[in-house]
Amino acid sequence: MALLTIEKLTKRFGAVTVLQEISCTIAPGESVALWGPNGAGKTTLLRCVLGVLPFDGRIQIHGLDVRRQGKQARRLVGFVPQEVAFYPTLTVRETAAFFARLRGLDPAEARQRLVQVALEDRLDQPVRTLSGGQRQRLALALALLGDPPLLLLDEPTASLDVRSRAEFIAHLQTLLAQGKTLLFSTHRFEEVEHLARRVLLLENGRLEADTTPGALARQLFPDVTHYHLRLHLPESQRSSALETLQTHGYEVWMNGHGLEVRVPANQKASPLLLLSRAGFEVIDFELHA
Ligand SMILES: Nc1ncnc2c1ncn2[C@@H]1O[C@H](COP(=O)(O)OP(=O)(O)OP(=O)(O)O)[C@@H](O)[C@H]1O
Repeated sequence: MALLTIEKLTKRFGAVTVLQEISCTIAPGESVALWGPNGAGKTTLLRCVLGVLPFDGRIQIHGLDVRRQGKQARRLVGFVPQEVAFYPTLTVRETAAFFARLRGLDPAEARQRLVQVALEDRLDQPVRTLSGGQRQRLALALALLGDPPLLLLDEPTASLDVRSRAEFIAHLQTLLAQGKTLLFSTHRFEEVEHLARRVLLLENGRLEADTTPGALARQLFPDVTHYHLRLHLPESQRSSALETLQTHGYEVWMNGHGLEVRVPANQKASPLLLLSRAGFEVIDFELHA
């Protein structure tokens, strides 16, 4: 059974139609990105699924109708907004216990969720002293209260720096591996690349495409003619591998773990083949645009 079913979802604010007849299903364990320009309707769609906005059409979470069985349906959903307003003087522990009580859950569960997002060494710190990344992890811990199978996230790393973003994405990857289902809006392709298996393209309130991260990349970066191929080789082989590649006309340089080679988009595997034919041991490789 689908975890989330959206049928002909239409949302109007007064005379303005913001979402038009959106239909899709999301299976348990899927990770789906909502992609689209500002004002496309991503946040509105998430708020309809949460049942906090009236709408036309039907939304079901695990068979529960969001409108008619809202309370039960919402127990299956955790929500991470772009930025959460916390009580600044409460500690991390008090905040989580407060939200657990609000949801009628055992406050003891709060600690478990804080451990899950690696905040166990911040328990007695007032929320106002947390970094942006720690605050967002606290928001994630609150969304995990009650252990809901579906997580909705609205541009979850929009306000974070590069490092906190990577940490947050890693936590979401762990949750995915544990079987959670994710539906998140984003403007960052790296989030799509690292987290999503599927992308819903929204434009002017319409579902323009139900596609893949790879297809989105080709649409976003049609002009990429070269990639960087990072090759991991035993240290003892790096210099001679570099020479071999240079001899064959490649632009190549050393990096921390091996070599980096500039390759044409239609010959990405050529340096790998060349090195392996020449007897080098390529341990691993990564490809970057
Ligand atoms: N409460 C509201 N009343 C009237 N119009 C609204 C309301 N909330 C959203 N809208 C309008 O609905 C449209 C979609 O907004 P929404 O926030 O869902 O877009 P979005 O795709 O999330 O955009 P962004 O990427 O900028 O967050 C916008 O034109 C917005 O102005």
